[in-house]
Amino acid sequence: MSGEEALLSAEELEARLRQVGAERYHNLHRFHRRLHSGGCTYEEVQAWALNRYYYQSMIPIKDATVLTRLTSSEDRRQWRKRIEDHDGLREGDGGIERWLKLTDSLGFSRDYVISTEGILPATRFAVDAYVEFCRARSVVEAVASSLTELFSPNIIGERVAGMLAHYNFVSRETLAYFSQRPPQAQRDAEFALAYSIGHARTRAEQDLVIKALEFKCAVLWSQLDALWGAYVEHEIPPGAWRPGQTAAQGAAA
Ligand SMILES: O=C(O)c1cc(C(=O)O)c2c(n1)C(=O)C(=O)c1cc(C(=O)O)[nH]c1-2
Repeated sequence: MSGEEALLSAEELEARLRQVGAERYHNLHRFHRRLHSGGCTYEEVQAWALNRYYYQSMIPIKDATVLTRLTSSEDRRQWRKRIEDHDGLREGDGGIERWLKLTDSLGFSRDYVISTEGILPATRFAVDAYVEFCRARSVVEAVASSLTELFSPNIIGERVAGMLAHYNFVSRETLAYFSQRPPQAQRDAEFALAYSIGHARTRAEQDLVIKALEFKCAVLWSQLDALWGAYVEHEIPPGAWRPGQTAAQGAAA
């Protein structure tokens, strides 16, 4: 290999990005295979929902950060829909509220979930790294790091079908978060893909876009590694939620 590599065509860049997803997206992680095939215990599903609340809660903060960095009204108009999806347009609405309905149904008190005091250290580090990446890197890298959403409609379909078939403690109602996501994710991913392809104008920028997606796959993967170690292999880090912990339980528990 010598010299500078050639600029990729739009089609080639898109193919490279899809290849990253095919090789690294978190649908391939053993924790997800276990979750979707009915292999998780009730406590493992509780731990997954508790930890993922932190990801959900930080997504609008990440998106607000990106919003401040987009320079055109049209781009901001598109991007702000992401914040509205998660926060809702009024109280009692939105993705975060729907996620809390899931953690309610799994016996957690809302105060405990929202405090995030029981999440795994690696969940916090991974999610915070994602927010920081979107603050500190170039805007096109920040936008490209959301491109895992190209692959999320498939995993969500698999997850909802698998969980409904295998666990009697979840229902369409408690998994309602996921019923809204696929069309939102598709809309967001189409915008992010067009933006990333359009704004990566040199081969070096195209490589940074690909790296941004690899980074984001690692953000998602490392959260599942941490869940596996703590709750499947029972190496729970000090301070993290322990199954049956009374202080974490809500009225329904
Ligand atoms: O259920 C999933 O597997 C999954 C994956 C992803 C993703 O690929 O990043 C997101 C979501 N869900 C999701 O619900 C969500 O709101 C979301 C926002 C983002 C993002 O990077 O801005 N990814 C995802």
